[in-house]
Amino acid sequence: MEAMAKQEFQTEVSQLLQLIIHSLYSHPEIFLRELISNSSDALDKLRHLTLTDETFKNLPFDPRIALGLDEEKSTLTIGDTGIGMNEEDLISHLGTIARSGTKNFLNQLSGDAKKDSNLIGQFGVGFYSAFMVADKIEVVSRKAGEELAWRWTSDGKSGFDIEPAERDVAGTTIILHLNDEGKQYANSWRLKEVVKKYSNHIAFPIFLTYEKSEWNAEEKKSDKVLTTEQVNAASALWRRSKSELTDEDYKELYKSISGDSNDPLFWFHTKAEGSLEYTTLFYIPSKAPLDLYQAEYKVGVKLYVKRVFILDDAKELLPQYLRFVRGIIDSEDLPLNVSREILQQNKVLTSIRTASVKKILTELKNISLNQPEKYLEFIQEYNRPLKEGLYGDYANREALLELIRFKSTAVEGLTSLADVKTRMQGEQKSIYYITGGSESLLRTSPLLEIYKKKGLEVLILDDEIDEIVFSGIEKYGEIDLKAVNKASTSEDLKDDSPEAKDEAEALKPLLEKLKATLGDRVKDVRASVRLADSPSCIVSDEEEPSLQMQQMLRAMGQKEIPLPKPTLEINPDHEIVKKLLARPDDAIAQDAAWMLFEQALLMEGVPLQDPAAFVQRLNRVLSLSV
Ligand SMILES: Nc1ncnc2c1ncn2[C@@H]1O[C@H](COP(=O)(O)OP(=O)(O)OP(=O)(O)O)[C@@H](O)[C@H]1O
Repeated sequence: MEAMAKQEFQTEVSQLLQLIIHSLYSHPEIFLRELISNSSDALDKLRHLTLTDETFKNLPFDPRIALGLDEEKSTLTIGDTGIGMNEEDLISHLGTIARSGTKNFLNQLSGDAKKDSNLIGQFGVGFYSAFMVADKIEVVSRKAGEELAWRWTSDGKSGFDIEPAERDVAGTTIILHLNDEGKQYANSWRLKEVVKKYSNHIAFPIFLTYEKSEWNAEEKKSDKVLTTEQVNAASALWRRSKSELTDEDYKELYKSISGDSNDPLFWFHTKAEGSLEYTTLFYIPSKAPLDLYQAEYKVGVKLYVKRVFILDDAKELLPQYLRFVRGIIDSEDLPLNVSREILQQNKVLTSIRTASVKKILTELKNISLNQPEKYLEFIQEYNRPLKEGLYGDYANREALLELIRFKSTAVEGLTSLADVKTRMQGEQKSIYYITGGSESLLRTSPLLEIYKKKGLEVLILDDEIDEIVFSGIEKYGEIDLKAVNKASTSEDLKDDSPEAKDEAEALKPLLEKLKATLGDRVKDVRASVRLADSPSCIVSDEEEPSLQMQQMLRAMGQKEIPLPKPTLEINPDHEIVKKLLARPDDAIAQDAAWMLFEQALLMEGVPLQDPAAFVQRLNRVLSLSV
């Protein structure tokens, strides 16, 4: 006998195995979906090679997945005629965790079995889930184009053994020695049920071989007859017409391609026939994928050419902001051997992509109009990626602006720009918004006072990307979009009457005094038209980032950039300002000047440069009034 080579699992593998066994025990049946999907991937890979690579062209290719059941021995085998694995592949694919996704999986595990079992498919810990139902697993595999086969054996505890083996054709056979938990799958009825549930639309036929009891009428007893049946539909379901498909069909396919066990929110199925022929089926998951905000997110759209799987990790299939979309693009016009490099500038794919984005955005718009409550569920998960689209997808800006929802001073919950437009006052020139800070900070900002007083709506943009995104968006249709913390926005509110002019003249000496006191900490000191109850506020110039944005840039390491100074605005009608106007330029007036500035900074959520000096001033002023 050949000596077996005993190898240890990478530490993470052992850790993962333990976690899987303990946290996913409530859904052990998913092991079968995972193994079948691995077989299907292996068949896709081999089919691709036989079509595109000269050395594999003449290889016989009989794609199938075979399940074999031995009830007596309590073993279940899952075999495929796919690409197979050689010794090195077995060690690296089944003995280590090479993929960063799996490490993420480990970090995300919560111990809540239901939640964790939803994670498993997203992070590709698939194979190991079989240890939930087996106390020993053998994998016999032969790689396409190679002569030798190998047997990998493990009890899922410490490590695995590898030894030479035999296999007639390329492919992989996985033999599960079922444990107590797994015994329920040593039953043909149960197996068929699980295959139908998860793997019905796998593009390859899945056969089940088992001993069927058949009634022997002559001898009046039941015989065991070895039977092989196809147990899945094996159709590329997306190629059928919509009228043939039920909601259940769509949901099943979604679950099998996404690894998500929840139903999708909606799906959009399109067949294009004309200069280009293709089918797309896109799904919106009901919950945002966990890696939505990770640079290394997993692509959710698979590319097929004439029903042949090509790849599922091409980030160019849809724009990045639609990375939460799951589904399939199946083209008749692309070459089968389309390479990744070609994909990037391929005209066919560019057209499909452009049309797909339009389709998705149009369908979302329809849902927003016809099923507003359902749309809200969508927005709760995906408002932010849509905003990213505003930044990157210039061509669809108008459509995206219609889809995004906003918090507002006028209504509870979220609102659309179309609704804001209907609420505009007769003389209102622009739609206003405020950015930079938490919702509560923004809602209490002195900058909103005049808008409140005049009954004008202001949108509360409290998402950290809002300022970057919306500073680039100047209009909604014909209407200007304006940030209330920009200096020029108050032009809209200006009072041009002669009385107002006189008042401004009278304020000039005070403004100059303040400017002299604050020196180079401010760019300018002006009379404000936007304040009602507060004595002062901070505004920024049109082209300059707001104070919060400057803080963010600094936090991101942009320390050298000279930061623009803020402009201080004071409220001419406020009691403190009026008193200051009448006051000689003494020490208290100086303290007051600083405190007008510092309180405006604090209201913006900007920390003070010299808190000690602030407290001394405060105490001097306090001692006069107590
Ligand atoms: N039947 C098979 N034929 C060929 N290779 C296989 C087979 N099963 C597993 N493998 C190899 O082992 C690797 C690990 O499989 P595993 O199920 O753990 O994760 P995965 O399939 O890569 O991830 P995911 O479940 O997210 O698709 C696969 O990527 C593949 O390379």
